[in-house]
Amino acid sequence: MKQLNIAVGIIRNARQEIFLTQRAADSHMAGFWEFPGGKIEAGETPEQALTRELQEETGIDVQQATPLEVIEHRFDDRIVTLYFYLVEQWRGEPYGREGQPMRWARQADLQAADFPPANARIIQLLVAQANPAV
Ligand SMILES: Nc1nc2c([nH]c(=O)n2[C@H]2C[C@H](O)[C@@H](COP(=O)(O)OP(=O)(O)OP(=O)(O)O)O2)c(=O)[nH]1
Ligand SMILES: [Mg+2]
Repeated sequence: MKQLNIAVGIIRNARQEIFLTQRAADSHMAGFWEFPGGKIEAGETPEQALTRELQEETGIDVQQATPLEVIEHRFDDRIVTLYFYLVEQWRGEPYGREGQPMRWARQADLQAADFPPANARIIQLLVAQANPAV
């Protein structure tokens, strides 16, 4: 079975909105919304992969990232280990640099059904920790 390690950035602004992109039609988990990120390559630390992937996919320079959770999920055809980071300091304005649709979503309004099943736990956590007053 294919084993993948993925670095994922939860980019959150001061209004407690989180930057989401939509997975391409020809990709694994096509059409689902995701936190930008991608495969950790040989010789890279998860943080290095995070910085590279967020530059490639959203155009930002990550200035600080806080590890949140590591979640392993077994799909039908692969096992994916997701390294989730909270990113609150960056340079630039994130956009769908690969042409992928994007949106900002309020943390309290995140919906697990919009994301791949591997994200269920992190979404639950983020929604539980959201400040309802924001
Ligand atoms: N980026 C990201 N990937 C996720 C999330 N949830 C989830 O199950 N995944 C899965 C889908 C994919 O199997 C894998 C991410 O792979 P990817 O296609 O983004 O990898 P990559 O950016 O390096 O792209 P590529 O070079 O293979 O085209 O992780 C998520 O929130 N964000
Ligand atoms: Mg990716």
